[in-house]
Amino acid sequence: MGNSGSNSLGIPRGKGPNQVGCTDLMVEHTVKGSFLRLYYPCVESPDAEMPFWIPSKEYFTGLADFMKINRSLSERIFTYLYGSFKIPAAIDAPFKPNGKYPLIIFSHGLGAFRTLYSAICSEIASQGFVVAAVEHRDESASATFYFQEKSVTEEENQQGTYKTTVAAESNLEKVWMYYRPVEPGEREFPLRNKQVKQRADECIKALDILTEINSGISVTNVLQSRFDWTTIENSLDMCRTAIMGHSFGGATVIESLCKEFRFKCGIALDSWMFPLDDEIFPRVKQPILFINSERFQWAGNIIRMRKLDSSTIPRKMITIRGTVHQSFPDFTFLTSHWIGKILKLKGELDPQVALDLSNKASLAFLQRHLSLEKDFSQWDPLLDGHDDHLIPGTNINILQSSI
Ligand SMILES: CCN(CC)CCN(C[C@]12C[C@](c3ccc(C(F)(F)F)cc3)(C1)C2)C(=O)Cn1c(SCc2ccc(F)cc2)nc(=O)c2c1C=CC2
Repeated sequence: MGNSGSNSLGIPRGKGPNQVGCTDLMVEHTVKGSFLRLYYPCVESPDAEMPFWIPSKEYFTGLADFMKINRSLSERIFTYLYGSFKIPAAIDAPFKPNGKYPLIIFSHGLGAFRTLYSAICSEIASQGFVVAAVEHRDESASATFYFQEKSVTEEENQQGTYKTTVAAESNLEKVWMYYRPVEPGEREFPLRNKQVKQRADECIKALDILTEINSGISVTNVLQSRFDWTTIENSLDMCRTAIMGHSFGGATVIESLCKEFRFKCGIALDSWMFPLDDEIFPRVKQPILFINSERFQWAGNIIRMRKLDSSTIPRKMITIRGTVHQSFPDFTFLTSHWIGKILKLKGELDPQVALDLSNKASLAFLQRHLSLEKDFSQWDPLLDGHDDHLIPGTNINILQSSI
């Protein structure tokens, strides 16, 4: 792929001591089921293949819808620009049993989907976590898919005679769900509020399914995958679970913390607070870390984050100088400098430096609030904004500016 000057483009590997594997899980084939990509510490597998960053072309189709650009033209452009990038993880590699790993549920942003934050997810996994990046079916993802039974009549037509299906899965057909824009004249809040509630339910459902797998209950993975899910039995520390998300996924973090006390803390990356009801803020009891970009925030959004300020519950906010909203998803690593700047996919700050700061602050916060015995506390100063590229709190002055 095209090089941006010295270093070629690509999603950086995790820096931690563990090699990272990844595998997809869909439990219950319907739209109400759970769909996630698991990033996990894996057995060293040097010759394992890495999955494509964009799993199917339908995701480019959905991205075009989201970006309001022509489907066929952009499918070709996206395929040319991004079609061959891989995720830095070994597909279906054997899980590395090593005591109990803490679990992170990750929620993607508006118009994104489960694979677009693999730099963050694989870094966290490489540091000794299991990370489940859910794919939401609330029509906020650019695209997602599920299955439904083929109608019997269709089957009869095809085979002439009615075939009793032995394996239920054999008569399933894949159905694609694309991004649903706000219709002209439609009020955005009711839609986004309904979606954030569904998103939280989907994160909790993923937690439930992983809890079942951890306790030895066997679940059927609708997707054909070689990964042996029984190998993670008793390897998740279900007392050390947290939730992370970007933008709309940040609002999903707040909603999920409010609904589910099993999430011990939350990390909201450039959170978009608009979809949340005002009345939930006093009901969130867990620690929260807000990591903001310099350019995405505005007074109204910061004011809503500040409603979560507390003298008793640990609440932290830092802003990374020279970053933009897209400094968190993987695109920031995959677009050359100038295109990235023009499309606002890159800020002034080197994407690797920006993500290192975000990940290290996240790890320090997780160590503190999941009481981990790691050395992540070395990055505690970042939580107070002690770094040349960090601002403690926010750069948005909410006193003078109008709300
Ligand atoms: C005109 C469209 N209009 C839709 C409502 C606004 C579109 N928009 C700004 C964009 C996403 C952008 C983007 C992507 C990808 C390329 C590419 F060329 F690299 F593919 C370029 C340009 C277009 C920057 C945002 O929505 C920002 N945003 C996001 S962006 C999450 C995302 C989505 C797709 C990705 F591929 C990567 C990341 N997640 C949120 O939760 C929220 C917001 C705003 C409020 C809440």
